[in-house]
Amino acid sequence: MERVLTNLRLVTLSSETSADNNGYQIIEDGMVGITNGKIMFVGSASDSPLACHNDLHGHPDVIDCGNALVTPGLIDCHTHLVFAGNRANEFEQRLTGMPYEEIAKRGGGIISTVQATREATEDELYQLAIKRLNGLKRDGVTTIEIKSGYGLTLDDELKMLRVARRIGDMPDIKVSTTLLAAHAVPPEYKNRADDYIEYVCQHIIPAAVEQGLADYVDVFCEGIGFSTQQCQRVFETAKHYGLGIKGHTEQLSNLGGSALAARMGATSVDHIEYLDLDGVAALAANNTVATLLPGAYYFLRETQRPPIEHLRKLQVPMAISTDFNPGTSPIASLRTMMNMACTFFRLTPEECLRGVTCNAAQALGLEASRGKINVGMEADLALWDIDTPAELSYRLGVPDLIARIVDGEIFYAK
Ligand SMILES: N=CN[C@@H](CCC(=O)O)C(=O)O
Ligand SMILES: [Zn+2]
Repeated sequence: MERVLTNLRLVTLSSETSADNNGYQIIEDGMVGITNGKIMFVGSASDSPLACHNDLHGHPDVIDCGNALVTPGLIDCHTHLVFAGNRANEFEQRLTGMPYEEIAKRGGGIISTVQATREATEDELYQLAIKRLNGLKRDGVTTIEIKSGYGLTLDDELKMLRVARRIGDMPDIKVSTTLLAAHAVPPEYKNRADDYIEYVCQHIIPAAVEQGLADYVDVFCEGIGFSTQQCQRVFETAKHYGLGIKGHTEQLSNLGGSALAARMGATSVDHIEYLDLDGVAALAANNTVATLLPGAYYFLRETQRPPIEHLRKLQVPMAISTDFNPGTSPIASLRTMMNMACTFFRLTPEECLRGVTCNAAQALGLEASRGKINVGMEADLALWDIDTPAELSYRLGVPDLIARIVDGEIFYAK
């Protein structure tokens, strides 16, 4: 083994959720062996073949982690990290009583960020995104998903995705990219949403595929976004090109977008405050992850909560994400989202931890390689100076992270 981490308290998340929601099953005096960026051994030191042969002390890459608590590296499975400008002015407008939908109808909202993003260069977008990313890294994030959706032309959508791919070239973060050209009707297509959807399907999706820029295709299925029929057309095209699908669905109203997406094979549906029981059943039947975005719920002062009890009852996996974006969730902290998921949605801290690790990995189709600490998986870990895993959801603003490990390489918290 190239690298051995010792003196760990391991939270592998290998077991399924326990009935009493206290199923962390911490391995004390744990050890992780890593070769070629993959986990080759995980368990207690006394079970390690290396420990019994007493080789550890002479091994050059043995790192004593000082009894740190270790979780899988956190995964932020829904972000709009790449954009220019900000919408502090709309924040002020909303505080005087103007609703989010009304601002969007008047040409603000997503479209105002589209204008700023179109004007920005790739380098500018990259620098802006890196600053936001640093906030996420401080919370132990090792994988993020990044969406386009503020370009809404072929060139500008691809520009955003190139920036996302470039971020993924950094050694300490992994990026999954999602084409969200069906985020809003751009001004050039005002009152011609169907024509815009054809442009997305005939030009933008094929170009993104040809240039290898997108892993997923997403839509905003909503009154101020696109209809279920329009979303279905986008999903069919994405699937035709071999891309995964996911949706912004049931955020502000119940159009049935989640059930549609699930039946068409979406790995996740996201927001889902207005999801009904048929929708929950569709997620369960198709093993689709329900991604909760408590930051947007909080920032828009929503009162409709996602149907958590029904999701639990039908064992729908729940993920939690920042949804980092300038309009509804300008909060670059996944641990804050865990805290909000507990306080607003009554998730348990264990559900939250699974929501930002194994279930978030599933939302990105990465459950075989990330989100748990298992032999054969990628060695992406977070080392914490905390006593219990529940503290990750409980405490805000204290720099508890010691280091992140990405593909076996260690990056100490700054
Ligand atoms: N709901 C649609 N899209 C984003 C918000 C985008 C914006 O307002 O800029 C979201 O996930 O909340
Ligand atoms: Zn979003």
